[in-house]
Amino acid sequence: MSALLRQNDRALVGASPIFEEREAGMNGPGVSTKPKMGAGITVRNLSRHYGTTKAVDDVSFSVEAGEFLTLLGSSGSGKSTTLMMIAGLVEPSAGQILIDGKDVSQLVPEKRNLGVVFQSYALFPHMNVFDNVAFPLKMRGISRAEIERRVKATLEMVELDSRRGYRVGQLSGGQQQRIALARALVFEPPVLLMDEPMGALDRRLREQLQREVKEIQQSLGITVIYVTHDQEEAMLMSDRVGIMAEGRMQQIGAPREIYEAPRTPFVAAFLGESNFLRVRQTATGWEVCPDGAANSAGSLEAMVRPEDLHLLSPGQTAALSLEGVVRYVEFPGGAMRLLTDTPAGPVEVRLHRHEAGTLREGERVTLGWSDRDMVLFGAEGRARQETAP
Ligand SMILES: Nc1ncnc2c1ncn2[C@@H]1O[C@H](COP(=O)(O)OP(=O)(O)OP(=O)(O)O)[C@@H](O)[C@H]1O
Repeated sequence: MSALLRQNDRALVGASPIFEEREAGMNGPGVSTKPKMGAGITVRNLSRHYGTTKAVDDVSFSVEAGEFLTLLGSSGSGKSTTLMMIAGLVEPSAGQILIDGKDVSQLVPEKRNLGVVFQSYALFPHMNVFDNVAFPLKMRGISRAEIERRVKATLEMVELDSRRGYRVGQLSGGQQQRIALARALVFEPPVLLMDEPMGALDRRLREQLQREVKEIQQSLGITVIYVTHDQEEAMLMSDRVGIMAEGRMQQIGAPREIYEAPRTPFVAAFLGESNFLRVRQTATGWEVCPDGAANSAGSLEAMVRPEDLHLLSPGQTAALSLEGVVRYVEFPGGAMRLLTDTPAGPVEVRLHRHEAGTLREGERVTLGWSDRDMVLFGAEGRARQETAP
């Protein structure tokens, strides 16, 4: 994979025709190379098979101009292969890729107008930090003063201006990633493809860069397709998140939408924490079925998030409730975590410290929740329409 990238990286980093178009007729310092807007991308029935492995299997989605879309999934789910096909670095077995409505499936990478930061993306080892980042600008004949200004600003953003004279080999893996990010951002392409660009960064810097990247993306109006297996990163940064598993797009939507209204038990379990129970509608409301009565007549699979459960005090009611015994209480900072044993099986609960009070192992509790906070799945394992908010 990296050999392929190395072979193409000059083209991707430096020889994008966007710059020629934008710079045409312009000269000297102070020239703006900001794109007016990002480009829209449509992926239609995209597949890539390796022998019997369906790395990507009939995936379709659209990204609007200026939108930040993240492909989220566990290792091997097909995220990188999807991104590589969009970049033109992997040939699809089937399907189409359109940029601003134009089919680019047959175009070489450098004709696609895309900026790229990939996991295994090669910096130019013979160049120092400054020259790596300056490279795309030099290729476009931008003035020295303007190159100096922009490279400095971009290096400051990734906190590496002090390393401008270092060679790539003198940098840590994390620093190299940040230089790769700087090199992709410095030429402000209308579309940026990023594959785990923050994988090697420590938490503090990662959070800072997440914000910076998001700010830059918004201020430039560029389109970003981002790949990560980090849920929090995906939820924080993205306008929409596409959940991938086994080469297929499971669900795509705004972070809150996929969290609050997962279409399948898989998506519900993959994102955040979840309790699965069976429930049945009664004449007066809902009841929770005991564990083991899994397929009792008229019951449905339901999911409720641990933070949507509350402790009911005596006499207090809720649309749904369940008695339990506390198996353990943990405090990792933030919310208190409880595991309770109930007739419907173990149920996880997140409570504010004040609500948890002095609860201890072995205590009896009554858990309650609103039917609004419950996602119901039909027999075919898909969310039932009437439960959607
Ligand atoms: N060049 C290849 N040859 C054979 N199989 C491949 C190739 N590239 C990817 N695959 C397979 O396709 C599947 C999807 O891989 P892909 O790299 O797209 O997943 P991913 O979601 O990006 O995972 P990761 O987060 O680990 O990079 C995996 O099973 C992988 O082994």
